[in-house]
Amino acid sequence: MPGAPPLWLVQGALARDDRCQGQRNAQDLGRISPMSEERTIKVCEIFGPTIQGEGALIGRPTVFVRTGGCDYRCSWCDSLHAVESRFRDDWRPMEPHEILESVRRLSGGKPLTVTLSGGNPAIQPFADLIRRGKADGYGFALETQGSVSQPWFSELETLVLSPKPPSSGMQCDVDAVRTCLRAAGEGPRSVLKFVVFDDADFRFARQTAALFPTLRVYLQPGNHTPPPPGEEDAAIDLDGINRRFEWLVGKVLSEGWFEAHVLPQLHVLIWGNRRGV
Ligand SMILES: C[S@@+](CC[C@H](N)C(=O)[O-])C[C@H]1O[C@@H](n2cnc3c(N)ncnc32)[C@H](O)[C@@H]1O
Ligand SMILES: Nc1nc2[nH]cc(C(=O)O)c2c(=O)[nH]1
Ligand code: SF4
Ligand SMILES: [Mg+2]
Repeated sequence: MPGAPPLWLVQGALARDDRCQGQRNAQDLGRISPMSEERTIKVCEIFGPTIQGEGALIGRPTVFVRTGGCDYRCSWCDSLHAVESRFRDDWRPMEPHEILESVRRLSGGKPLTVTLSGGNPAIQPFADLIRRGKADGYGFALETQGSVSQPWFSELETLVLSPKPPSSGMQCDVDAVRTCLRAAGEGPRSVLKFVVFDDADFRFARQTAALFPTLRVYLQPGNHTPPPPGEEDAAIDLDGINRRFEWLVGKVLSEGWFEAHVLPQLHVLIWGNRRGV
């Protein structure tokens, strides 16, 4: 278990209603949710230090800033407490300096990579936080589905684009993913990370990755049973995860996709679906 207890942020109510009822394109989002014009960031939770459990930075110590609100509704989302509007009263608008203060406290004042996740953290105004954090020696990695781009992507250390496969019930907009990469430019290291539950997801990952041949690809087996918020200690379906993991490794090898990296969600193997790890 990471040393410091998670810092739960459950005070405050939203200044305005930003309920997202389903998938939207970036343009809609800009019109409906003017969050990018505001200074405060909607924070669901800040926790750590823990290890990054997924993808390119797996195993690396990090502090998470999880924002509230998402333009998607993936059928298997493991972070619904940061997505569904019924939890929005638990999301607290925070100033960049307040967030940095929490991050500093959790990391013992020692700079590390801060992971921005959500929800979709790309709908938040992160430019100021990133600028201030970098001045203090912190780096920033962003986890996003690639539906919304921001100019501040170019200030990241790592941009993790996780286009959603068919099993999610969402429709991936490849042009939006391209726009994210253009916004990032030469700044961060950009990578692709796909959740794979079945053959259709695998095909989607392979075809989408082929459109971005310069990006490293990370594949992770889907975790089927996100428990309802409040029941995070529920047992995970470890057998199911292991079965899909083994199947996915077999698939990658038999299809000769030798550039791919296949990884489990390490934090799920250690701590299950608990929040704040
Ligand atoms: C909770 S999401 C938040 C960031 C962003 N909205 C996104 O989806 O990339 C963080 C990562 O968890 C992955 N994820 C969510 N639910 C999952 C599940 N049930 N099994 C495996 N990975 C999952 C997402 O695909 C994404 O890569
Ligand atoms: N340890 C840990 N690693 C993670 N990698 C991506 C996560 C996320 O929910 O975005 C996550 C998370 O919630 N915990
Ligand atoms: S895009 Fe990410 S946070 Fe949003 S619903 Fe899908 S997995 Fe959850
Ligand atoms: Mg997670």
